[in-house]
Amino acid sequence: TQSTRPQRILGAVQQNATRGDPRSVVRAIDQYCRNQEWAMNVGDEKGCILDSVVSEVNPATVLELGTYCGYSTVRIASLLPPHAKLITLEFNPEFAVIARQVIAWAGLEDKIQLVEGASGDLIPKMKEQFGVETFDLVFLDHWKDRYLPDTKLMEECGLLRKGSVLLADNVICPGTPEYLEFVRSSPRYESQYFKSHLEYTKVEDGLEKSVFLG
Ligand SMILES: O=C(NCCCCCn1ccnc1)c1cc(-c2ccc(F)cc2)cc(O)c1O
Ligand SMILES: [Mg+2]
Repeated sequence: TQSTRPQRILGAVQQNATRGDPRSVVRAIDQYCRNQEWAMNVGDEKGCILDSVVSEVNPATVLELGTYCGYSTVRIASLLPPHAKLITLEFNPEFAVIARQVIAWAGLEDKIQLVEGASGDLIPKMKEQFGVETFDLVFLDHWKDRYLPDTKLMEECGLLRKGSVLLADNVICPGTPEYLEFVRSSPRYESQYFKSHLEYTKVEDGLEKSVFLG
């Protein structure tokens, strides 16, 4: 029977990466998706920008919206300080099954909690169910029309504090126009655009970093 793209990505990790070595997992996925078949990982070029923001924020609590195969999950978690935690939400159960195995291969299960479900349902449960106060960093990489409603929901649920950083993928391609307009015009956010390219291509894309001002 036919394999799926996520299954083939997992295969590339298991064949080419070293167990317990997160950077080798990231490298194996990038090599596979650049040379064999494109996939919607944040990728190596935008990934370097992601790394610099994670290192600068040095977060104790991270929320990722949109796990896919776990590429950015592993990339972020590999840079976290010892007792830091990353919660990642994935709606698609087939993606979640693969991501759990990629995370395990990287040896990062202790830092990462993958939760399956819709962000709109799970965000209001963060405090009670997952013992979260606020998030130091949020990486938005799920349905592009959910970036704005979920940001407003995080504010309403008291999950953002003065200085919380939102980092949004794909603000140009596929694009998140309403979100971009909101964070760039709202007095409660200080936004900055990092110009880059759509993963593994020459098409323009970028990351928007927005600091919540409280
Ligand atoms: O759709 C994307 N991501 C969301 C996937 C589903 C999320 C499900 N989910 C998880 C939690 N809550 C809901 C995405 C798409 C592209 C792209 C770009 C160009 C193109 F021609 C085709 C595709 C590039 C990305 O970098 C992306 O992130
Ligand atoms: Mg993306």
